[in-house]
Amino acid sequence: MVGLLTTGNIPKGGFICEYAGEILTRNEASRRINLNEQNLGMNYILVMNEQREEGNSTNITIIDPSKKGNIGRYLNHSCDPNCEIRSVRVDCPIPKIAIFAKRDISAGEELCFHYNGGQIEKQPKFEGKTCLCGAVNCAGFMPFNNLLF
Ligand SMILES: C[S@@+](CC[C@H](N)C(=O)[O-])C[C@H]1O[C@@H](n2cnc3c(N)ncnc32)[C@H](O)[C@@H]1O
Repeated sequence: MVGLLTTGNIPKGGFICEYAGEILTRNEASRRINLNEQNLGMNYILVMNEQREEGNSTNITIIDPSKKGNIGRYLNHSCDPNCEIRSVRVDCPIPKIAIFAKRDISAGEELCFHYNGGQIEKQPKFEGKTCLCGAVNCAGFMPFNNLLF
């Protein structure tokens, strides 16, 4: 399995890279994920779910870097991550998804973030997908965002 390691030290809060890719509708994301599951492929689709300040509504951004993307696609999931994702808006209501260091990171460490932003939802369908992060607090399974299933 491919992952991304840093060759230099990165300070806490440091910008690492964008999680760049195609922006998908929910229907298209579901279609691609289901197809991917059938082909036993890796899933690169990321869902950013932001709670709006006013009301109960949420803002959902779905990125697929599998065909058009950047190095951000190689960050693996960890249950004890050293990076985190945040939405960044620059003159556009559609956010960019940016990856930042959650703590000081030393050269040689693998960069990883929590694929569901720390909110693990255990669903029987995906309990079989084992998490290999190796963290002491590893949940044992990969998290996923149930919006697309
Ligand atoms: C965004 S890609 C990360 C890069 C990927 N490892 C690769 O080789 O291209 C996400 C996929 O990597 C694998 N993956 C990432 N983190 C993992 C983990 N902690 N345990 C098991 N598989 C993981 C899963 O197959 C997941 O669908």
